[in-house]
Order: sequence, then C-alpha cells, then structure tokens
Amino acid sequence: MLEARPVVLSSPLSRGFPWPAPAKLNLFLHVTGRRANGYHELQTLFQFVDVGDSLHITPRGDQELKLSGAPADLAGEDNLILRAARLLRQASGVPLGAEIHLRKQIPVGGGLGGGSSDAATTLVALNRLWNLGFPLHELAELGLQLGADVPVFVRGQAAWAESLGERLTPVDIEQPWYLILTPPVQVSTAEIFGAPELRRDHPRVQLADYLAGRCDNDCTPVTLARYPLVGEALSWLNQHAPARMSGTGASVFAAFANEAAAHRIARQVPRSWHSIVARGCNRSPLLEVIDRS
Ligand SMILES: C[C@@](CO)(OP(=O)(O)O)[C@H](O)COP(=O)(O)OP(=O)(O)OC[C@H]1O[C@@H](n2ccc(N)nc2=O)[C@H](O)[C@@H]1O
Ligand SMILES: Nc1ncnc2c1ncn2[C@@H]1O[C@H](COP(=O)(O)OP(=O)(O)O)[C@@H](O)[C@H]1O
Repeated sequence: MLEARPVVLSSPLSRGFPWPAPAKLNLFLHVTGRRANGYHELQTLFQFVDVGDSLHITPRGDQELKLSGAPADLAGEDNLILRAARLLRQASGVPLGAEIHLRKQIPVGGGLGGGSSDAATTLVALNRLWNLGFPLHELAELGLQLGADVPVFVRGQAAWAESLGERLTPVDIEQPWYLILTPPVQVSTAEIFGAPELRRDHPRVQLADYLAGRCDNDCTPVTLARYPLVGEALSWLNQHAPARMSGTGASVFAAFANEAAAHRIARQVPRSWHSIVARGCNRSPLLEVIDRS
C-alpha cells in the first residue's frame, strides 16, 4: 500500500470543476518484440491533443463511487474510471467516495486512448480531491495496472515511449494542427496484438529516425485487413496530406500547417466518419489544470 497524507475534504476544486481527459496520438508505433506473457515491446511517440473527454468530480464523505454520463455499454463497474477510483482508494486506504460525471467525446476503441485518459484523469483528480499527495510518478506506476497507456496520460508530457509504452522520455516536438478521422468501427487492441501476421521484430530506432520520416505504424496492415473502413479513411485522408493510423486504430490523422487548413479538409469528410480538428500539445491539458490550481 502506498503511503497517503491525511484526508481533508475542503479542497477548492471539490465542486463543479471540469477535469480534462485529452486524446493522444501515436505519431508512430513500432513493435520491437513480444514478451513471454504475450505483451508486446513497443517504441512509440505520444503527443496529446487539446480535445478530449471531461470529468466533473464531486468527492463524497462516504465510500460510494458513482459514475454518470457514460455511454450505456461503458456504464458498468468495469469502466476504467471506476476501476481507477477503486484502485486509488485501495492504494491509499482512504474511506472516501466520489460522484463522477463523464462527458465522452473521444471515440471508443479509436486508438486515441480515451479509456486510459479517463482513468489517468480520475487518478490525478482524486489524488487532489481526496488530498492524498501521491507524486505523479507513483500515480503513473499505479495506473500501469489499468492499461499500458495510462502512465503517459498521468505524466502529461509528450514522450518517446518504450517497453510496454510506460518507459517515458519527455520530448519537445512540433505542435501542429491535426485532422483526426474515425470511421464507425471499434478496434480491439487485444485482437490486433494477437494477430499472427503482426510484424514483431522492428529494429529499434531513435528520435532522429522519426524526424527524418523513417518511422510508421506496424499495426496498420493488420488493422486494415480486418477493418476495411479504416483503410478507406486512411486512403481518403492521404489524398489531402500524409496520413497515419494512431495506435491499433480505428483513427487516422494528418498534420496541417494551421487550423484553417485542417478545417478546410474537415468540411469535406464523409458524413459517416467522426472528425476532430485539434492542436497537438506537448503538455497535456490535464497538466495545465494541475499547474494552475
Ligand atoms: C496500442 C496502444 C498504443 O498507444 O494504444 P491503443 O491503440 O490501444 O489506443 C497501447 O499500447 C495500448 O494500450 P492500452 O489500450 O492501455 O492497452 P491495454 O489495456 O494495456 O492492453 C490491451 C491488450 O492489448 C495487448 N497489448 C497491449 C499493450 C502492449 N504493449 N502489448 C500488448 O500485447 C494485450 O493483449 C492486452 O490485453
Ligand atoms: N471510460 C472509458 N472510455 C472508453 N473506453 C473504456 C472506458 N472504460 C472502459 N473502456 C473499455 O476500453 C476499451 C478501449 O477503449 P479506448 O480507450 O476508447 O480505445 P483505444 O484503446 O483504442 O484507445 C473499450 O472497448 C471499452 O470497453
């Protein structure tokens, strides 16, 4: 059990404060190996965008944990928000609860890390609201139990990532405007990593290789073969700008020089695809809130 500070429920943040849970992009994703337990060694570059979910959290003096606003298929006890809250309570031993309202904007199963980001925001916010005082690196370690992507959202800095995606080196890279397209399919991360045809032996690269345009997403051929709509979205976007898939899909994205250029293409996106125009951020909007409060 991690050691927690005494509990004070008088935080000025304790009511009505929207906690951002931004989406992420994998600017590239290489699979460099596979562990005996089936998990994959990765190299990836994470950057956040300034669009995402938001959580309204009100702490409770009893031990009730309540979630509202989640889409029906995510409303159960296994939602990553509730799992994160229970994990933090277990780690700290505090006898407290919370009412959490989720405003979901990140497409589910879209390779944009929505579930992991919601979990990370829950850990960071409840750490404040329950006055626990855990440092971010301990919350990130705890979050890894919930998903490989949770630590980068807790740390809140764009990062070069290795291992399962949790060994993080902060980077300061360009912050372009992105157009992100998500066709109406949910891709299962486990399915793509479980595919026999997935390339798993990518030689290790350096940031300079990425900057020189020598990196890609090893999951793309696997996802495209199983989810043709992702291929359609990628081909469509590639007509307008060099496009790539994020994570294991379903979202694809391209960078633009400015917001107007991204919106110009966004207006032409086929109606059945979800589209987001967002700014790349090296500091997560969550970190900005923490620093301001
Ligand atoms: C691929 C990435 C790239 O950022 O993103 P998404 O496409 O999911 O957004 C992540 O590594 C996903 O992280 P996350 O979504 O947290 O995945 P997890 O819940 O930890 O794992 C889901 C499943 O994917 C497989 N998995 C995941 C990560 C990894 N390094 N190796 C794996 O083999 C495992 O089968 C695991 O059971
Ligand atoms: N709060 C949540 N938001 C999104 N997905 C969630 C959440 N809680 C649990 N999940 C589960 O996590 C899975 C992965 O979702 P998500 O993080 O949106 O996609 P990805 O891993 O492709 O980035 C979903 O299929 C869903 O069952």
